[in-house]
Amino acid sequence: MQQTKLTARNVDVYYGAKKAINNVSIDIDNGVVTAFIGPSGCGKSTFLRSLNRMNDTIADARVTGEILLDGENIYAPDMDPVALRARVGMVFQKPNPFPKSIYENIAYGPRIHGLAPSKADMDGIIESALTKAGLWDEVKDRLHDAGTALSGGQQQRLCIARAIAVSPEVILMDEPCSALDPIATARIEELIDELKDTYAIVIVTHSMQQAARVSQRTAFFHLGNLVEYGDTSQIFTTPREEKTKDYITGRYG
Ligand SMILES: Nc1ncnc2c1ncn2[C@@H]1O[C@H](COP(=O)(O)OP(=O)(O)OP(=O)(O)O)[C@@H](O)[C@H]1O
Repeated sequence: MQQTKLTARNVDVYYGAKKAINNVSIDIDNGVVTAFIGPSGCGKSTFLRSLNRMNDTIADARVTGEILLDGENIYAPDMDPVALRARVGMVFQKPNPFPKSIYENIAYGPRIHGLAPSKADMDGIIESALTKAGLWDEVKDRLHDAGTALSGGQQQRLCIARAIAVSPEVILMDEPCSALDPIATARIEELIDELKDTYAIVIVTHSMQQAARVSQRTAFFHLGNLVEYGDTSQIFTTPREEKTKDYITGRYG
């Protein structure tokens, strides 16, 4: 497997005339969890959304520069954003299952992407996605119950299963635990650790403790700039930049 999965080169993101991301270049690797940290409003979510063209859905957002997935420009005119978002899946802050059954929540993606020619194929995809998301044993006897009837932590694992069901290469997570209690959070963190061997994972988090627990690489953002990027242990023990040091020692946040 190639080491670098996603490459951003000189990426700027604007909302109208306001520049929210300034000249960011970064390589995101396979087989690791990459954490984006930084104070509120520094542009973590904006940059994350540029990695699967989710900013396309925001009317006045504009991305310039280059973002490559396995060397292929995701902003090229012939790139289909729906197909791209299957390859680069996303899990949001608040669990957002569709108002449908557990089964249908997961079946939707494989169906629109034509991944399951038969009912048996679909059943196989559903079981495999729920197993990888650590939810199968809890829901296998109630696949036709509403997804929204699950607990918050189970709903978030359902959303992870939904992303997994279309065989992504990258999973982007935007503060996936911020609506969850500590036990559900620990479960998702364990899951992230298991999934990193199969998918490149990028997680935005407000919690430096969480970044230290789950990630191997950390990118620190401040006022739209990528200030420092390196191994998580280095960023938290021997940051090179004064701004990083101030943030991790709690001088601002
Ligand atoms: N849809 C939008 N329209 C206009 N401005 C936006 C929009 N979304 C974000 N911004 C602005 O872009 C900047 C970066 O916001 P973003 O949400 O990416 O930061 P963040 O680091 O993820 O913050 P937080 O940690 O609070 O979620 C902020 O100044 C924010 O107000």
